[in-house]
Amino acid sequence: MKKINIVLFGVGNVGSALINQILEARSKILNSSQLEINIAVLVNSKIAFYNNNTINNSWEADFKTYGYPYKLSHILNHVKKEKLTNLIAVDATASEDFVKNYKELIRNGFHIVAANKTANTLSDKFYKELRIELKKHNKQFLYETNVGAGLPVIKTVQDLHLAGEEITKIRGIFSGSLSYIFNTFSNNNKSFSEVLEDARTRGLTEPDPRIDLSGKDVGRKLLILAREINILKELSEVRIESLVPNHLNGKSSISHFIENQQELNLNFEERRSKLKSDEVLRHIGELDVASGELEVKLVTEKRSSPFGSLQEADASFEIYTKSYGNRPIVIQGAGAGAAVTSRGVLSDLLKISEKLECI
Ligand SMILES: NC(=O)c1ccc[n+]([C@@H]2O[C@H](COP(=O)([O-])OP(=O)(O)OC[C@H]3O[C@@H](n4cnc5c(N)ncnc54)[C@H](OP(=O)(O)O)[C@@H]3O)[C@@H](O)[C@H]2O)c1
Ligand SMILES: N[C@@H](CCO)C(=O)O
Repeated sequence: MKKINIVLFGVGNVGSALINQILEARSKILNSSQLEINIAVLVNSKIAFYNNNTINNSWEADFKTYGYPYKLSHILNHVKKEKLTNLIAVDATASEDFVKNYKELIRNGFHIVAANKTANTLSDKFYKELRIELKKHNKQFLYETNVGAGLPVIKTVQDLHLAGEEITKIRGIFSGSLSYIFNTFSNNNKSFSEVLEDARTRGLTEPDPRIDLSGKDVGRKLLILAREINILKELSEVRIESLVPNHLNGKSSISHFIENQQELNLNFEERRSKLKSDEVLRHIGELDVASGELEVKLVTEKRSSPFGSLQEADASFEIYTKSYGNRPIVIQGAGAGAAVTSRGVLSDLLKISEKLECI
């Protein structure tokens, strides 16, 4: 019998879906893998709830009622005091600041599973130092949901690279959020701001939708894949076409942006009006290994093309390699959404637990 103890940082769309999936799947996992999953602490940006009993369906009310302000040191002291082992920190935040805690978590015995893409997209220096720390403390860091949500993109790229396969190009619809937005927008007469609002309320966008629209989220995904195959780049080197006008950019608050998002309409409606009946707008990411170029842009595609015919929030990744020639490996499916993302996080948790000791 094995037991893992999770501290979940981030109880938003993805974090909540993860708790509910664990509640639903835990007896099956216990029977099939002899693995007990304990969620020891739930944390948002303000409060922590120390769960001393088995988590149950009243977790949301318990979190609100019994959670109280915390510092990371309180959580580290708590897990020590309770002698919890097989510790895994899940980062389901979108916080750039939070990832600065990773090294301290690792030094205090935590493996890490991250839906948050930030740790892999800060400086090359941070990226390397993090891996040195993981090696030194014999800890694992899995982040499959960083690219394509629950789709197995990172693992596929890692496996090909490890096996000596020469990857020549990765091209695709990297953003489930923008896929949903441009599928919907290209196919009806709704205003852009209505479509954006719909995507946001469905939990399909980043907490700050400008991270999607500015191309930064796709830029991050390209960088993550590039680094997996030893292309050493910084986010600032990715060529990105931003879809956010300057006056609504990251310097104003999210609520200011949302209140004024109808200001995006004119530009996008002009672009839609230029589409022929067999064309749609698509947001593309491209990584060309030979030139080392990483590029993010909005393009017009034929409806009948592989990218043009995508549905809903589907992402699609074409991985070109030497052995596969000009017929790429294609990985396609829902690329955003709390349920598919949290399932990917749960799968990473199970992978880490395979290598842990029985307690
Ligand atoms: N949604 C998707 O389809 C998808 C797919 C792949 C990856 N992801 C990634 O998953 C992550 C979470 O997305 P989401 O949609 O679940 O976001 P969300 O609904 O905004 O939830 C974020 C959670 O993180 C908490 N948080 C923020 N800063 C924190 C900090 N410093 N320490 C502890 N908790 C903190 C927030 O707390 P407060 O409520 O107190 O602010 C909130 O509970 C993001 O990094 C996103 O890129 C999402
Ligand atoms: N904004 C992200 C959600 C998952 O990270 C996407 O479009 O893929």
